[in-house]
Amino acid sequence: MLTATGLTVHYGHREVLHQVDVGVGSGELLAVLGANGSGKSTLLRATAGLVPADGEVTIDGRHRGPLDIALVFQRIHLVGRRSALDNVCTGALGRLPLHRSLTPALFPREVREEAMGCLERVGLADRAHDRADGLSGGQQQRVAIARALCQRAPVVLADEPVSALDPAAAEQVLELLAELAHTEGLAVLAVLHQPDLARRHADRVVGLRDGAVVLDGPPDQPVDSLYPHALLETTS
Ligand SMILES: Nc1ncnc2c1ncn2[C@@H]1O[C@H](COP(=O)(O)OP(=O)(O)OP(=O)(O)O)[C@@H](O)[C@H]1O
Repeated sequence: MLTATGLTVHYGHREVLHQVDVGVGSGELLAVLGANGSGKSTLLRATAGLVPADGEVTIDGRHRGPLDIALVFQRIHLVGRRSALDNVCTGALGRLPLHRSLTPALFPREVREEAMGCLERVGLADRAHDRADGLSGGQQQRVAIARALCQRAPVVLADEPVSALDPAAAEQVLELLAELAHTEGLAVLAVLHQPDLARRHADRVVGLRDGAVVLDGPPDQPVDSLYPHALLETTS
């Protein structure tokens, strides 16, 4: 279980996240929704320790450790000229001894086997030896998710993981994240711009407005109030 309590972030003198409390259970996919600038990415980055924040983040009651959180981004950071399998192996770098991590071309056999298992879980074992840049955007995002699995982190944070994908690939990636949460017992938090996807795949939805949580509940609750343009459309 991931628990963030009282998260507060300042950029300069501006407070952009105000005392946010968010919990994600093991086996749960939580979608974070909100308009542009509402603080979604800041919440994700503060939870991951990528920006300084007041408050506390614990995982199963312990302070967050450096390998506890795996990250998946909208811009998929794979090494294009390396194989899908090599990219997944890099998820294990954090737990390899230093001399092994300096020569990532020579990943130990057990890591390669584990990485292959991760590719199987995302349905891409047959593309393991293809160059990453020869895969479609949706397939590359699934490789990035396999890499997160290979990190063995109990928590996955995904920042707009499907914003660069076509609707079918987006659906597939969200389905995969939900399935991994449910079958692997991962706590998955995904920042999304598509309330429909959240409704179909998330177990729970948190809504942010102006850096504060204004909604937390089941995925089928109305979320129009999070989006100023939706208000304009309904009142015009
Ligand atoms: N590095 C930064 N320096 C200063 N201000 C920032 C920085 N990053 C974000 N902000 C500000 O913090 C607020 C929240 O931004 P954030 O990116 O978290 O929102 P978001 O909900 O993820 O937006 P979007 O949907 O557009 O990605 C915004 O007002 C933004 O301008």
